[in-house]
Amino acid sequence: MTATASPHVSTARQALALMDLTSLNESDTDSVIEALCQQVKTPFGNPAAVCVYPQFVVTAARALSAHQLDGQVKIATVTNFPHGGEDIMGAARETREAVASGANEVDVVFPYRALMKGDEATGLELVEMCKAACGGQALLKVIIESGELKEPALIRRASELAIEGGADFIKTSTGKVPVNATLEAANIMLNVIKDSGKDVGFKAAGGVRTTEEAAEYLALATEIMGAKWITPEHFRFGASSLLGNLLNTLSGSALQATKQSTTHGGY
Ligand SMILES: O=C[C@H](O)COP(=O)(O)O
Repeated sequence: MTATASPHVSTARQALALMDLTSLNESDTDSVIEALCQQVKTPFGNPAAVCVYPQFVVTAARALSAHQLDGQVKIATVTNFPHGGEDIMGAARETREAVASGANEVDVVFPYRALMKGDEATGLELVEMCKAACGGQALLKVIIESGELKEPALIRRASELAIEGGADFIKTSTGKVPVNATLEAANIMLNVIKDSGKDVGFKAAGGVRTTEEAAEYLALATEIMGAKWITPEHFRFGASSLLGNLLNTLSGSALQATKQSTTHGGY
């Protein structure tokens, strides 16, 4: 008899490699971020990135280097976060400083309230300025805060403006508002990416906690963009508490495989 792996096992392994393991709490300290970076080394591979506040980029770089993971696990940080204000130069300055301190990826919050008031120009310029501030050294991920925009037309327009401004990824949410990643928003955003014809990625962030939820986003992205598109260069999960659930799925299956191999004489 052959052990049949649950379909969730391959999803968990895939989702792990696509994750931005996140800690964005006011209570974060150097030790919290060091502990976060310690978690990235798992028996099943490592997440794509850690995502921390700008003041902890250096801490993360040191900790990842101590685990010989520098380069393999990217350092993402956030700017204009989580408020999504309209200070274009402030956001650009924060982005430039984050890149100078070693961030490989910057997740900037789109000024979504301005867009809700009918102002498209501020968002477009803010993204353009932040893209310039990345100076070709860091990826720019634009958080549109889909749960606040609510209306499909606004979610679509924010995604279009972010891509027009030079976003490398569009990301659903900060994780700091009542409604974060949803499949409905993901569907709109992935279709905007597809329609743009540009090489832009998608990040589902906020509230993704289980292998089952991750599977739903992966199935949607596969349907819209095709399975080959889903790599860490194009797809991420921004999550603070998904890792434990993925590891439970993976270690449960590893344990079962060991038991089966013992029962069946190692075959
Ligand atoms: O960008 C990532 C989010 O802030 C994480 O949200 P979460 O804590 O709900 O997983």
